[in-house]
Amino acid sequence: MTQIPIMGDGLPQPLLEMLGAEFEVLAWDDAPDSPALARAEAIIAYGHPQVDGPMLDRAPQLKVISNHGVGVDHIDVAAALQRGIPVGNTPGCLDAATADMTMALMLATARNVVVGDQYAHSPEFLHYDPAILIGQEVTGSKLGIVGMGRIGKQVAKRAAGFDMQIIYHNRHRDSSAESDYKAEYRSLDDLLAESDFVALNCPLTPETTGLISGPQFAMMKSSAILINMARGPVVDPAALYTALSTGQIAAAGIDVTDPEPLPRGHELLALENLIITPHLGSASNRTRERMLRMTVENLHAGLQGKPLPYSVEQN
Ligand SMILES: O=CC(=O)O
Repeated sequence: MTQIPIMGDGLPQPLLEMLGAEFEVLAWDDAPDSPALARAEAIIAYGHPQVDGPMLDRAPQLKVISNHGVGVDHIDVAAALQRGIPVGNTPGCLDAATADMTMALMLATARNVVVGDQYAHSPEFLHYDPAILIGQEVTGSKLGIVGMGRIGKQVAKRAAGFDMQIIYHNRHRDSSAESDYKAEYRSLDDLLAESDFVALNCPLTPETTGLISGPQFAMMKSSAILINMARGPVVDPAALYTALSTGQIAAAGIDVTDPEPLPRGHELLALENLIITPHLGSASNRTRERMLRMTVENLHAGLQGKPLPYSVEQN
């Protein structure tokens, strides 16, 4: 059987099993003279590899790019479409998992889960002390959601269960969020000034790059907690360090960093009021299964020249 050459690095075993013997999986190689690029009929973008126009020019056989994940900021989508190469992603299936993780970071930062865990593991924990590690109550607090898309709405749904007052900022007002979760629209500045918790759930675009920087931290309450489940570059890392180390805000929980991962010795790694998780937003068993299935469905459709079932153009 002639195998179809596709590029994909670090593909997990379940995905390789779904692909089966039909495909020859070539190691990711974007070198100018890459034999893989010259032969590849498809790219599976797994783990956010960079895909740009010059790279696509060296891949004349390419019929489809299938991205494992919803965010496509690492792919030059316009360059792909210009060259007639459709780009697929996995929207929708990871909204609940990412919203769960937003709540997890919110609760963990507010209630000292990580510091508390370290203390409880240490020999210093000798008896129950009601005076220590008193956190902020999530229930009933005001949550500002930046980006009221599919994930933002799932966060609002969960926050409503915690009796949180929800305000949001988005490119457009969203009547369903307003009616379903009593979310009130705010300008970004007003949202930052009012919120006890700010949850970033927006995509990374030129407009959201550096959205939260020095002036924005200055508007926030000193008791505020920032949660970033979006992308690292939405928050300026130097400004985040200043805000956390000078008490401009109380704490932050971030699932994404800029750069990612942070290099050893990076100043942010030394902060006790910062919880960092390694890009786990969609990392739940059921969500991963759905993401793999959608990735493979897009791959098959693209190779057959059919419209992609989950195309970035419809997102
Ligand atoms: O970051 C993960 C995704 O974009 O799906």
